[in-house]
Amino acid sequence: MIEAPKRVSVAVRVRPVLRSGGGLGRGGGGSHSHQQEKFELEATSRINDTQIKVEQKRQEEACRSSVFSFDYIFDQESTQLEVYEDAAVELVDGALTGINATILAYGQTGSGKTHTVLGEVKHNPLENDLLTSNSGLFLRVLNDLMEYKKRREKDLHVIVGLSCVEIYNDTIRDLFGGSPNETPPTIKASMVGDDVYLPSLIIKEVTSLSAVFSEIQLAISRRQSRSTEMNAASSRSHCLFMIDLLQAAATAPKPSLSLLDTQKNSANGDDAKVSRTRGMSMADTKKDPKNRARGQTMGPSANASPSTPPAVSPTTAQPQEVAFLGTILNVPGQTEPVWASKILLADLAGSERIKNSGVVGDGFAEATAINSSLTALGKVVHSLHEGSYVSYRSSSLTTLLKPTFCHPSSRVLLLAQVSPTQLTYDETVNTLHFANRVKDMKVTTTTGAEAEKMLFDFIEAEKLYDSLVGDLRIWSVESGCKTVIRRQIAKQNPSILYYDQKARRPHKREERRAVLEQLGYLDIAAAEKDQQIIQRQRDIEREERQLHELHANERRIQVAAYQEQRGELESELKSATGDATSHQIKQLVLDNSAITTGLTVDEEVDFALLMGQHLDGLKRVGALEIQKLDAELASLSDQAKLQKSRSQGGTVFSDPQQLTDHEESSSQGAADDATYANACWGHCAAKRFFASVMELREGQLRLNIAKTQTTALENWLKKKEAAEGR
Ligand SMILES: Nc1ncnc2c1ncn2[C@@H]1O[C@H](COP(=O)(O)OP(=O)(O)OP(=O)(O)O)[C@@H](O)[C@H]1O
Repeated sequence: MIEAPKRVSVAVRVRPVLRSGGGLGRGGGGSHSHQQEKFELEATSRINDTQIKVEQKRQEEACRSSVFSFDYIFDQESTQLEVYEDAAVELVDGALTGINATILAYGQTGSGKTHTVLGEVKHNPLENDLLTSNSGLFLRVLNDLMEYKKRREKDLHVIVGLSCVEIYNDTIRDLFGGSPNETPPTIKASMVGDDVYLPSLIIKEVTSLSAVFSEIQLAISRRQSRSTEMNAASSRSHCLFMIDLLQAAATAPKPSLSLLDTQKNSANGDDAKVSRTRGMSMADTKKDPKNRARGQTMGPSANASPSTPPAVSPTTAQPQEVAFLGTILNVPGQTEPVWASKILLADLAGSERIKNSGVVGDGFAEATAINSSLTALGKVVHSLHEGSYVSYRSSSLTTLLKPTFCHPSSRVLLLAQVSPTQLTYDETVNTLHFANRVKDMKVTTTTGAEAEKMLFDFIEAEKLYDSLVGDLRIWSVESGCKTVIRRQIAKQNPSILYYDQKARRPHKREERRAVLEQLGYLDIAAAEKDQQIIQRQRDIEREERQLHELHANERRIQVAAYQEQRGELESELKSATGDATSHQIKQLVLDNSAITTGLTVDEEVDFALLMGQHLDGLKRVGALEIQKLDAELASLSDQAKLQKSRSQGGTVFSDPQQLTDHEESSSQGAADDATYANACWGHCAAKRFFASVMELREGQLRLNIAKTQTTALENWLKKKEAAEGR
């Protein structure tokens, strides 16, 4: 699966120490700060291709160090070509397939931003070439685009438009506009959704590098610069080089840069002749990798589908066809579309401590404007990093960079430029922290145009709400007035049927009735009432019929139930008569058994009496036994005491009485023994007594049963005698 390119990449470039006191081109002799650098220790060191270490080594301060990771690290040895090929070429390739590219050079003043973006912009007489080893990204991009244009001229129209603006003290100036000796003219930017238009911007067509070279040199020379303590030729404005790319099949008419003007017109609300659509966004291609892969495997073809322009990498010259992600312009009367995309190179003015740069007067105002616009940029980046609402309108710089951050199909390369020595340690760390935030920022439209649109919609909704509330108030006042007017008319003209609260009062009733009669409403009401009465009568008759039917049904059910009961009783009677004989036999058996039971009852009575006598006897025997046992226990106790005293070798008592006396006087043990023995005997006697009681109770129960049975027998005999007598 082919991965979508990274939306935001960050490269850090460390400027070399300027030992000779000045750099290339501008500024000649070098600034005070650059002079000092020669005697300073270095603060940065490249760890590998993606990591850089920043270290503070000052004698009086504790050593501090931090390591930062980015996509590319270019150290003091890195060449302009390396920077371009490693970090920028893929953005140029992307732009040919519609992915708008922005390269931002950011960093402290004097850190090498202009060197990286522009570098040397002068003719190389030795090689008869406009590019030198010190040429910056801008010329290299243009040069590659020209090569691409040349290579594809057979099957593709490639139009390159160039415009150049500076933002000086928050005003936008067209560096191609006006006469060379005058201050560049100011232009206004208008923001439409995520797009920003510069209506009167001059766009020059670049047919070859040499054709525009002198104009570029002129534009660069018009840029505001000033010598400061930090940089002998410090840029005092942000400079933006905008490259517009239009591509169309060679079979189609050559597209004109005026198509971009049409876009501006459409932004102004005029009738747009050229309609604009967008190719798939990067997010779309992510969702549909098949689509993207398919495009890449196809070779270059002039008959490519409207969203797949043939593209050739400007550096590798390898043909590849990819889905076009940028703006597609559909020109009326032309079947082939025009593919439009953009590359923006921004050489930002450097952040600086006004105290260090030693600027005063105009220089002071410039420095303040630069710092505040960079602060605005920082806020945008912070908001994008946090995913919160982004305010692009706070400065001209952020306004112009809005499409860069908002468009879903755009790529950003931040070139964080840093100076190498301890002198600028704090600024270097600040720049790297800013770059870190850029690295992690969320470039989405939701935080850009959509958020603004939401805000706009909210304000509109509030306005609508206010106007509706206003309308409602007016209506309520008006309707109140109308009510009063109607009342007055009704008073004046009683023939108008008008419902009035006052009409309900008694003295108005007759009046109202007369009106109703006059209008024939009463007759209608009477006829309606008659109708209702007839209907009501019909309803009542229907209900009566239903009730009657219901009663008849119930009666039928009751008769059927009665007949069923009767049949059951008759069959029962029949079976009872049939079984009469067997019933008499059974009765006789029962009588016999009752007699037998009666005889047993007599015996039971005798038995119960006998049992009572037996129990009395048992009680007597028990009492005698208790006496006997008491005597035995006393003698045994005496013998035991004697035995014990002998075995312990104590005083020998021949008489038990003597021993008893002795023990009563000397010890309590014998008394305890006696108590225990008594308790044991009591327990046994009680047990026996309760057993006797239980037997007695059993006898009593039997006696009661016998009595009951006797009574029953007597009753039965009486009945029998009565029956026999009858
Ligand atoms: N990689 C480099 N190799 C050689 N010289 C360099 C390099 N980078 C910067 N310089 C030199 O350092 C000096 C300062 O660089 P430059 O003007 O580009 O800084 P800047 O960041 O654009 O500053 P300002 O923000 O003040 O415009 C210049 O003389 C430049 O030629």
